Amino acid sequence: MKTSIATVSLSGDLKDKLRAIAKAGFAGVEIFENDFLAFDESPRQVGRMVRDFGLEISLFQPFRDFEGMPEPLRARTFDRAERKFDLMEELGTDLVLVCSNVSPAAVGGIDRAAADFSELGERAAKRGLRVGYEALAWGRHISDHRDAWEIVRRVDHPSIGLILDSFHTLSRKIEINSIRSIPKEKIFIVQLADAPLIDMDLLYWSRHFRNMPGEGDLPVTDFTRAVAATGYDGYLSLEIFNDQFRGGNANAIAVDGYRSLIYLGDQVRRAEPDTRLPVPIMPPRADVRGVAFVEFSASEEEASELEALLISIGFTKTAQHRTKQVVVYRQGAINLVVNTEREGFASASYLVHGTSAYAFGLMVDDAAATVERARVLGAEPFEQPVGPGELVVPAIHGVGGGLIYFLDDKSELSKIWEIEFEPVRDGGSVIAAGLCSIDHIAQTVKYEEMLTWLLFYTSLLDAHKTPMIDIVDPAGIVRSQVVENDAGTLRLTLNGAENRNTLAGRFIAETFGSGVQHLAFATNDIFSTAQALRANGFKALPISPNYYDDVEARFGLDVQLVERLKSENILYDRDEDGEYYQLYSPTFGEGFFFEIVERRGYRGYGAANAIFRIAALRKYLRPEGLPKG
Ligand SMILES: O=C(O)c1ccc(O)c(O)c1
Ligand SMILES: [Mg+2]
Repeated sequence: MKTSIATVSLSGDLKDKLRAIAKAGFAGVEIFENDFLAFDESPRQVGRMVRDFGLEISLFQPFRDFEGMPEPLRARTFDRAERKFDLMEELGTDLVLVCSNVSPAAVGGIDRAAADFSELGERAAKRGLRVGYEALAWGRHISDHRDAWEIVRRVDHPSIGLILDSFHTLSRKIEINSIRSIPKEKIFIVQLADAPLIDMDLLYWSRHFRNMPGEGDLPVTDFTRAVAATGYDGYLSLEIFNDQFRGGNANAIAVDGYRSLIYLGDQVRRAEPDTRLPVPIMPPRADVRGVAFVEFSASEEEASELEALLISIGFTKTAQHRTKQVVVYRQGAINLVVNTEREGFASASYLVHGTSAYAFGLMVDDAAATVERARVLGAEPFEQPVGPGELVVPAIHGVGGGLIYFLDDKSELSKIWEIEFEPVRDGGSVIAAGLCSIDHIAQTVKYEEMLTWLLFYTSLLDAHKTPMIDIVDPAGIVRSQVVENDAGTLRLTLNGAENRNTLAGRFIAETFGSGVQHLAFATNDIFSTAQALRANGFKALPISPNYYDDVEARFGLDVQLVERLKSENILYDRDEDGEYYQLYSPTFGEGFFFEIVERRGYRGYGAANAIFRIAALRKYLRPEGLPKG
C-alpha cells in the first residue's frame, strides 16, 4: 500500500515532520506550501532532504483560487501557476493540488473552468507535470467531487486529473458510490481524513477537527472501498488539520497515522477481496473472550497492603510462581497477579509508577496471531527472557507504558497457571464475595492521548468505541469513552484527563503517566456481595446521604430498596436496557480503586453517578503538596 501524509498533519518544523513521517513507515509526503515557506532551505535542498529521509513527495499543495477568474486576474493566476511549477521542478515532484476556487471574484460555469484547466494542462504537460483538482466542501462554485470530476472529464487531458478527499465528500454526505465509475487513471491522488460528527461550519470543522481514519465518525472505510473499486492503486494520503495534532508529539501522531492507514487498508481488503490496493496481509482483529488476568507491580511492603485489600474483597491467594516473586489471587474467573520481583519489566514499572496494574492479559482465539497483527499495525512486541520451563507469553507494549499479554486455548498458554505456578494451600480464610469476572478495566489517560488509545485498541481487537461523554469531577471535566465488544467480554473505559486537579488528572501526575486507575468486578448479587465484604472487614466508599433522596425521587424507587442501597453505599442507575448497581472501594496508593458492579441488562457504566463517587473518592487523596508516605 502506498502510504503518505501531509506535513500539515504534524507539529514541528519541516525537518522534524519529515523525520517523524519517515520513522513511522510512510513512503510519501505531501508538502504543504506553508511548511516549505516557513523553512529556510532552498527548494532543491528540501527536495534532497525529503529523499534522504527515504521519502517521495506525493503531492505539493495547495494552489488556491485558480479556475473561473475574470481577466486581468486570470492572467495573474496563470503566472502564479508557472512560478509554482518552477518550484515543483526544484523540489522534485510532478503533482500539484488545485483546490476549488473560494474567491468572490470567481465566475462559475463548468465549461469556463474546463477551459482554464485545459490551458493549465497544456502548460503542465510541457514540463512533465500533473495537476489534480479537488472540490473543497466550501468551494464557491464547485463543492462536490462529482462536479470536479465533470470538469476533469470535459478537459480530457492526461495532465489534468481529480483529487478525492474523504472529508470534503463525507462532510457533505455526497453519494460515495459515484466514485466507483471514475476511471482510475483520472484519480491522481486520494486524501483521507476522518472527523467527529459535530454540527458546525464546514470550513471550521475541516480546519480544526479532522482526525485519522477510524478515530472519528465518518464512513471513511466505505469511501475507500469505493475508491478501491475503481482499481486505484496510488497513494492513500492523510491530510489531517487538527489543533491537537499540530501541538502534539509528531512521532506519536505519525505512528497513529500509519496505523490508521494500514487498518483502513485491511478493512477495505476484507470488504473488497478483489481490490488492487496492495494491502499488507495480516490476521483479523482479535476476538477477545475475556480478561485472563490483571497484573500489579508492587514493592513487598505495598504488596501486603494490596493483599489485605484483596482478601477483604473475597480473593484467595491460590498460586505462587515456581521461581519468581509472583503470586495469584483468585475469585470466580478473576485472576489478579501481584509481582514483587526486583528485576525485569514489572520492577522497572514499579520504580517509575509505584504500585500499579501495569499489565493485563486477554484471552483471544490466537495469541501469536494477535501479536503479529499488532506488529503489522506498528505496535511494539514485548519480549523478556524466560526461565527454564516457563512459557513465552505473546505480549505487546500498550500506549501508556503498560503491557498487554495474550493467552489462547490453542497452545499451552491457557495452562500457564499450572505450568508456571504451584498451588498455595492456605491462602487465608475469607468469605468469598461472589465476584465472578472482570466487568471492565478503567484506564486513565492524558486527554491528548485518547485518540491514540482508541485507535490502538479498535484496530487490534474486534471491538468498537462508544460516543464520548463528559464526566464531571468537582475539579474539572474528564472525557470518557469506552472500547467494548458486543459479547461484553471486553470492556475498556478510557478517561481522558485535561487538568491535573481532577481525580483522574491527579492519578496521572502522581503515577507519572497513563494507566489503569480502577478495576470493576462483576457480581450476580450485589447485596450478598456487600454483606460478605462487610464480614471481611471491607469498608465501602461512603456515598453522600443526599444522593439517595435524589435516587428515590428520580427513579421512583421503593423506599426499602433505597434504604438498602444507602446502608451498603451502593449507587444505582437505570436506563431502557436495565438496572446497574455499583459499589466502590476507597482509593489505594496513588488513587487506584476497585469497583463492584451488578448488571441487570444494563450496558452502560453509570456515568450519571460518576460525580458522586468522584466527590467521595477525592476525600481519600493526600492533600496536595504533602510528601508521599
Ligand atoms: O482547508 C483548506 O483550505 C484545504 C486546502 C487543501 C486541501 O487539500 C484541503 O482538503 C483543504
Ligand atoms: Mg484535501
